[in-house]
Amino acid sequence: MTLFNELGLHDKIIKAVDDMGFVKASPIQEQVIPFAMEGMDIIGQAQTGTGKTAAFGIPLLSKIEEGSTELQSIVLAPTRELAIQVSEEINRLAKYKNINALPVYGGEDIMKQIRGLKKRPQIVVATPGRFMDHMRRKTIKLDSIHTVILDEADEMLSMGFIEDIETILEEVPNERQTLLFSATMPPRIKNISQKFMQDPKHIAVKNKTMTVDTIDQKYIELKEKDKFDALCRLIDINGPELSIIFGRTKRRVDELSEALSIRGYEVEGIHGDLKQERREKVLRKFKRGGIKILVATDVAARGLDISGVTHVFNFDLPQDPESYVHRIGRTGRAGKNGISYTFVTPREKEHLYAIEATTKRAMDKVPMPTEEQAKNARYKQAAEKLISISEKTQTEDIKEAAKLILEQYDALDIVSAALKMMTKETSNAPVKLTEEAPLRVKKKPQRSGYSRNGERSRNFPSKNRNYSGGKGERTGHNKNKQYNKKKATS
Ligand SMILES: Nc1ncnc2c1ncn2[C@@H]1O[C@H](COP(=O)(O)OP(=O)(O)OP(=O)(O)O)[C@@H](O)[C@H]1O
Ligand SMILES: [Mg+2]
Repeated sequence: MTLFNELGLHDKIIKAVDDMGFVKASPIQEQVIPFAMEGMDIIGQAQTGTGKTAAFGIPLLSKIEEGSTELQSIVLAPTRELAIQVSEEINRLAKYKNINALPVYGGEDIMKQIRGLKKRPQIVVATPGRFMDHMRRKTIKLDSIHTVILDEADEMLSMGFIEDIETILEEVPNERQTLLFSATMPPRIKNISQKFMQDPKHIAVKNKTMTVDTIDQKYIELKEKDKFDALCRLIDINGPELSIIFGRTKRRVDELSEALSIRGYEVEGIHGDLKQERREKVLRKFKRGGIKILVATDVAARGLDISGVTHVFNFDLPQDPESYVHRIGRTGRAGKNGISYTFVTPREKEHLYAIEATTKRAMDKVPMPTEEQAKNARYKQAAEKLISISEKTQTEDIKEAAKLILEQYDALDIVSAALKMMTKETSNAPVKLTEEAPLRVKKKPQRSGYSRNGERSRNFPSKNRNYSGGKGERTGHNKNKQYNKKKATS
């Protein structure tokens, strides 16, 4: 356990970190920061939501010359939203330093970006395609770059940015430090690192599982046609603060968000075909709680750090186990608890096994929720709302009006009516969801030494077994809590 003031950081950074509410360095931070400050190339791997951004952001800021007018570093990220988020986090860390990070991404007016670049930021956080654009236009100067960071490198590769990244890495000065980060590291990352990094130090935070323990991972086996009802019921029963639902395709995301709004949920969809402005607007709305449910494709949610996401629903299984890790990693971040539900159709069971084999964690099978349970949950929420209103002092005139009603009508009838009014309207309005074909099995997943018949024969730790006290006591044993944010004081 390391405190930030034990890492030899500049006072201004320690102060900024403190303002952000960080007390202790997370494991990836305490391992990466000292080596990165020595100037070494690093491949950093740690579970989702464990602070990889600050793990590269802090040493980066320690190296940037304050007040300089030269571009000294580029951070490459796979999506536009991530570029914005990472540059915001770097700017927060740079609060007391005269250093600026500028996000530069596709879909935003290039002239606006050129104006931003003229203000001479020392750090640019970019998507590869747009960075290439600026390189060609010579609106970005590369000669003073001494640090390159690749965030979510594996996603950039699978999105087909490999050539862009290679070109960028060939053009920036050779005398540089290169840092590469992700929660998952498929073997193809090796090629990039061998070609473009110098004797990189591989820092992987060792964990038994690839997913954090703070996420309660469940799955439901159901038919394709039952998925939508199951989803609505789960939302009603769980009452998530904020939740993200993942669909496999853009069409799926559109149809699902439309269907959910028909059923009375406040929801928006996000995927790569939407205009950039719209994507940013939807995310901002979701972040401030203006909508509670976000329906997304994998790409749209990579690396996103939104506090308050309590539930992730995998409406469709992801294409590969790595995507599963990143998807559910939108919850259970920075030591907080989260729940994920994954829908599996009978023909897709092999994919579930492949996911479990990768994460080294068995998901808990739960039954399909019933309409009865959903209804009761809706009534319970309505009753809670009603009671909380009744606990606030009511004015005399409203009490008088109530008295009059109770003199004439039966109290049970009146409370029932009030409850009915407060209960979320459900509708059976028809919704359109085009059936998704089940995922095809690419290769046989390894299942050696592990059987699904009975929990005990599994080799992977099921979440419940990690804690002797059972589910209810999990919070107290949560080892990730060690770097929890301190409570806001104001
Ligand atoms: N030392 C710390 N103490 C408390 N909170 C922290 C600490 N470091 C980072 N955080 C917070 O934890 C959250 C997750 O961090 P971050 O987004 O960097 O995770 P990540 O490891 O990059 O996850 P992903 O793999 O999903 O991209 C952020 O809100 C961040 O501000
Ligand atoms: Mg990240």
